Amino acid sequence: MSAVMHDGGTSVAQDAAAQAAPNPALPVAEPAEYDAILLASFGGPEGQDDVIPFLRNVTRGRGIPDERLEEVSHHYRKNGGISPINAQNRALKAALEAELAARGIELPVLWGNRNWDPYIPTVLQDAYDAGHRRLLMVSTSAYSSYSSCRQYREDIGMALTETGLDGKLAVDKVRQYFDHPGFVVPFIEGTAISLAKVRAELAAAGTPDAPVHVMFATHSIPTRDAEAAGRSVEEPRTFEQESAYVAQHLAVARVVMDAVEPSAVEGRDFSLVYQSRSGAPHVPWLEPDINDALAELAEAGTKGVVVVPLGFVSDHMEVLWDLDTEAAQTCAELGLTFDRSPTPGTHPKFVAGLVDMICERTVENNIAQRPAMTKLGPWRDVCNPGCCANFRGEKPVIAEGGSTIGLCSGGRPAASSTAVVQGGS
Ligand SMILES: CC1=C(CCC(=O)O)c2cc3nc(cc4[nH]c(cc5[nH]c(cc1n2)c(C)c5CCC(=O)O)c(CCC(=O)O)c4C)C(CCC(=O)O)=C3C
Ligand SMILES: [Fe+2]
Repeated sequence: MSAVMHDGGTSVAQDAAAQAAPNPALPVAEPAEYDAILLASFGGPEGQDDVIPFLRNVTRGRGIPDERLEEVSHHYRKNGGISPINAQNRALKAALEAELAARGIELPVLWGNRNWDPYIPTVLQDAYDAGHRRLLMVSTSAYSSYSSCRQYREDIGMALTETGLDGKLAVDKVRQYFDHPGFVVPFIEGTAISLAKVRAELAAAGTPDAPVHVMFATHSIPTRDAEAAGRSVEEPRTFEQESAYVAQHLAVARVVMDAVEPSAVEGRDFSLVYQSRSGAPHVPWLEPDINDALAELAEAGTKGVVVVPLGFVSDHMEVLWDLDTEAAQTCAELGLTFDRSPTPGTHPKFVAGLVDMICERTVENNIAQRPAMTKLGPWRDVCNPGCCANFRGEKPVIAEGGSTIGLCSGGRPAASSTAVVQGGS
């Protein structure tokens, strides 16, 4: 075990059960010396006056119809114009600070958002003014796709250009962590609890053997974006395998089911569904929509549903509205017993897992082994040029091979640089 731990800090990477065969094809970056961590997130409104400006920020140049913005504004309006996401990120920042301190790692945590205050360009300028020269970004987004990976990297690239800090301030990014045990284990725990709850309710209603289905929900994205999210390594390549976004979700769903109910069959006992579609109706997005899928299940005789928000890191508006409000309502109408399991949020294992991934990249306290619970990962530290393409034109980007903006040290084959511990510790 090469990881150096200090009192109080727990490394999820030391959990032997979490080890799966790594994918040696994906490059890892050289460990570097960092001055600070940048917790990068989506951002959300903090009052009624913020709602429209926030929505304009989110959809700038993305062709989202006005009716959709109007509809989404109500989700926020009904909550006082407040998204829960900023409070959740403040809590995550505090939890990261505590875990870093517990491990004796002296890295400040800065927080910046793509779409709301504190805005990333301001945070980068402040970081530079405070004397920082190299930051490591951790985003609140686990999977590969334009919206969940590249857009974060572009927003840093644009901010470096806009502030004139390109070449003066380097920003690297930890890998997408969809299959890191720190992200997955909280879902396993939550799914098990929700399943027991739904079964208990059905039993109390006199139908203990009624069929229960686990629905893994994630954000729908345009199918074109899904296809551009990077290829899976599996052969033969079905559509799912062509799209890393879909393949990653399916693989994690399988891992969760293997842990809570190994006999579960995809399609019958669990499925991957999509929520929060926007965009023009004629543009194809990933399907089925969760509400349509619920209706089909009810039709086929399912009596209980566990909804697992597999695509999300915290219980923000997309979870509270699309799942806890809309999907819950759909279930009520269909007579389905419903429970929604939690997101990782500030689960101690999630926080420890993020710090482990920080340690994968730092010279000090370096963690050489990179746990991954699916054979798709551990995902790459530095993206391929053009991966998760922006179809609206190229922008400066960080953490990508071949880029000149804020370029980090590049990649080398994982096999030569990771002391991967398989099954042992
Ligand atoms: C993959 C993905 C994630 C997960 C990864 C991640 O977490 O980053 C995510 C998260 C989130 N999405 C959020 C909110 C919104 N997303 C929108 C629009 C869009 N999301 C997209 C994708 C994703 N979105 C896409 C392809 C669009 C179409 C426009 C475009 O191509 O950019 C819109 C505009 C209106 C609408 O179209 O719904 C809003 C308001 C919030 C904040 C919630 C809160 O406030 O608590 C969060 C965390
Ligand atoms: Fe979104």
